[in-house]
Amino acid sequence: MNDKLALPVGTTLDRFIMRKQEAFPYATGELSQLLRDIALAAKIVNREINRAGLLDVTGAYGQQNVQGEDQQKLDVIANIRFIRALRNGGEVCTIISEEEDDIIQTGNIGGKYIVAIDPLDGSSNIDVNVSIGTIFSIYRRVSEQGADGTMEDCLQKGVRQVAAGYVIYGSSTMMVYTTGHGVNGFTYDPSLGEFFLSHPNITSPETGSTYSINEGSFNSFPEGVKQYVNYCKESGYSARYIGSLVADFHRNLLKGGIYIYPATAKAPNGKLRLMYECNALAFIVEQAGGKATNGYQRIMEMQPTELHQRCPLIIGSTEMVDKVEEYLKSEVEVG
Ligand SMILES: O=P(O)(O)OC[C@H]1O[C@](O)(COP(=O)(O)O)[C@@H](O)[C@@H]1O
Ligand SMILES: [Mg+2]
Ligand SMILES: [Mg+2]
Repeated sequence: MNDKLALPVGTTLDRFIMRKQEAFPYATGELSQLLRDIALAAKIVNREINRAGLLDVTGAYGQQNVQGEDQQKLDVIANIRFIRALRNGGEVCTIISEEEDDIIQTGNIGGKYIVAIDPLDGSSNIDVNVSIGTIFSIYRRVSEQGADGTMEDCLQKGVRQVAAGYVIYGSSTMMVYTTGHGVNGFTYDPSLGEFFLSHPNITSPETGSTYSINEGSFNSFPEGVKQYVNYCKESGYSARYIGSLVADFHRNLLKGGIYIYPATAKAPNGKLRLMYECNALAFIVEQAGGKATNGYQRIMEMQPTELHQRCPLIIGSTEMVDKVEEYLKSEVEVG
């Protein structure tokens, strides 16, 4: 990364975005504005989450989303808040959301960008005060401006992302994102209503000793994954599983580690969604020096065919992901 652009810890997100934009003479500011729109919605959602217990926004909403999952009230609130911010911001023509069956046309036909979003990640942890998050991917449309975005605009490979990130609502609230020039993290100071640079140029350790997987489905894991889990145990690794992808990913990104959501009997294609969970985190981890695969193929090279398609996810420190792939490959060779 160009050191001249290295900004001190404590720089506001707004200033950081502006300074980074200056580094790209052809940048026209729309992506910068879009990142600000996402940060604004994150502040509002953060406020709703922090006081959820005081307001009647805990518990189930009473409807199911396209995945057949019971929507939590905060899933719906976060979905509304992000869609509204993206629509009002004017830069986004079309949105893919976990909580919406079909693509959402914002009416911003001049908008250059497509956003795929998981408004609230870790829904099973919403009401029990455990860290949850928001995950987003940003693509430039391929169709001409001046009309609604198309399915072709929406079903682009992860390598076509122009930016991606997540917000983690935890002991502190952070926004972590990349535009393909490294990964930076910003901590929210609610007393000032600002995100401040706190984790410049995040790089993920080559390896680690933490593994994150829901062993409850161990018996139906692919043989290679079972072997890797046993290898972790024999190696004295620590098992850590929060059950919020963003939170497990964030810890492993900073400390080294691996998160695995494999194919299981219950979820033959895995559980996580390519368009608004896997691609975004794959872009981040690769920019931080880590790796993300479905066990056989780089996540970002997968060609999406459906908005809500699922895929197995193996993501984290490179050496650990390589080890899982080795086991899976040997399983295929033996098979
Ligand atoms: O309970 P399981 O099967 O381990 O699944 C937990 C995983 O599912 C998720 O909750 C799926 O995300 P959503 O909450 O956005 O649907 C991940 O955050 C988490 O890692
Ligand atoms: Mg999710
Ligand atoms: Mg979700």
